[in-house]
Amino acid sequence: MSITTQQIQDELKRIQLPDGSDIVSADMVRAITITGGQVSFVLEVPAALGARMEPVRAAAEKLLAEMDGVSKARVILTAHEAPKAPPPNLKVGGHMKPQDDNQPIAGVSKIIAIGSGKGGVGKSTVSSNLAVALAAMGKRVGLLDADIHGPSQPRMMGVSKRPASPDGKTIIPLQAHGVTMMSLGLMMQEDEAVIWRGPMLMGALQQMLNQVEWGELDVLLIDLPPGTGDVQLTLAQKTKVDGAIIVSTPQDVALLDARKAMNMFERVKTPMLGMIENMSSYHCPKCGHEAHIFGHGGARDDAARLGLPFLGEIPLELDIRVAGDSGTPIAATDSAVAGAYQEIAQGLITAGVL
Ligand SMILES: Nc1ncnc2c1ncn2[C@@H]1O[C@H](COP(=O)(O)OP(=O)(O)OP(=O)(O)O)[C@@H](O)[C@H]1O
Repeated sequence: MSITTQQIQDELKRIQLPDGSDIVSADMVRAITITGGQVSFVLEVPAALGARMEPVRAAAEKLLAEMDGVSKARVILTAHEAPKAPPPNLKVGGHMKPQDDNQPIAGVSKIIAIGSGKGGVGKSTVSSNLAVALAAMGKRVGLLDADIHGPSQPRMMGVSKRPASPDGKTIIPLQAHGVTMMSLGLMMQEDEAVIWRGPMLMGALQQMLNQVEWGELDVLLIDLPPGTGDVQLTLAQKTKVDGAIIVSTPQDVALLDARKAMNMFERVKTPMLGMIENMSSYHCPKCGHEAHIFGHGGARDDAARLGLPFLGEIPLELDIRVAGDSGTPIAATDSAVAGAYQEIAQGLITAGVL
């Protein structure tokens, strides 16, 4: 009668280890092979034990060789390094992973996208200041800079540290002015040009949404790139966006583009929360005269025409630009101009949006 694997295992249980266990229960016996009366197996031990296990190997080989029905026994000792933790995978720009549509982000109560039809109208400035103003009012606020082609939130929020990824999978966002923030700008070298094609870009956005440990947030504000491109569509398709805010200057051309952006949000069924008019008026610091460099009231009129809430207006002020450039949004200071952002933040809370 030929010998069985079970019999060999039972016999090997007699080989004790210093900690009182045996080589079978310690899961060191691999690849038992029986060919006629010839028996072999691999004794796999932790690297730290290494050569010190040679007497154990020899004892196992002798034990097997003495079994009835065994003509020859061979035990091979191998020592394996425990696999090291994978290096942090902070590389961004992979392709999109398949995902069910309209996934909420765990722990995040509301997601609000801030967009504009036209570039340079102050959407990022509004996003950072609104985030800071809401945080100062006790809300737990996240800010995601999804302006992939020109991420400006690191500069505006005054952060430059590369986010950590202790497990190589999740990304720990940074904290600035009471806001939890993340930007693609933090994942790239400064001055690095981003010339990603659509799918890579969308993969990066998906990573920002799903791999970042946002924690418990009352609201995540997403600073979108200008226009109505892939990022906006992907965002609407892949995440449950609760609403969109459009920033525009009062100028006709900016408003035309803002309307296009609104149409796009409508098409992807993202509710419009309202419009903000930026660079609405200019007070001459010398004589106090109020000028309307880009016109005035255009966004308010547009909002009324479209039946949308008008969320507020922000003046054109040198201090706003200087504060943004210095990494401390003006809403984080006691400047009188901060009040314009606080009013908008309060309006969102009063309206029950947040
Ligand atoms: N109300 C304001 N008063 C003065 N300067 C402002 C105001 N709003 C924005 N700015 C300045 O205008 C410039 C463009 O603003 P911002 O980067 O916020 O615009 P954006 O719409 O996000 O631009 P982009 O299209 O590049 O994403 C910045 O230098 C900013 O500091």
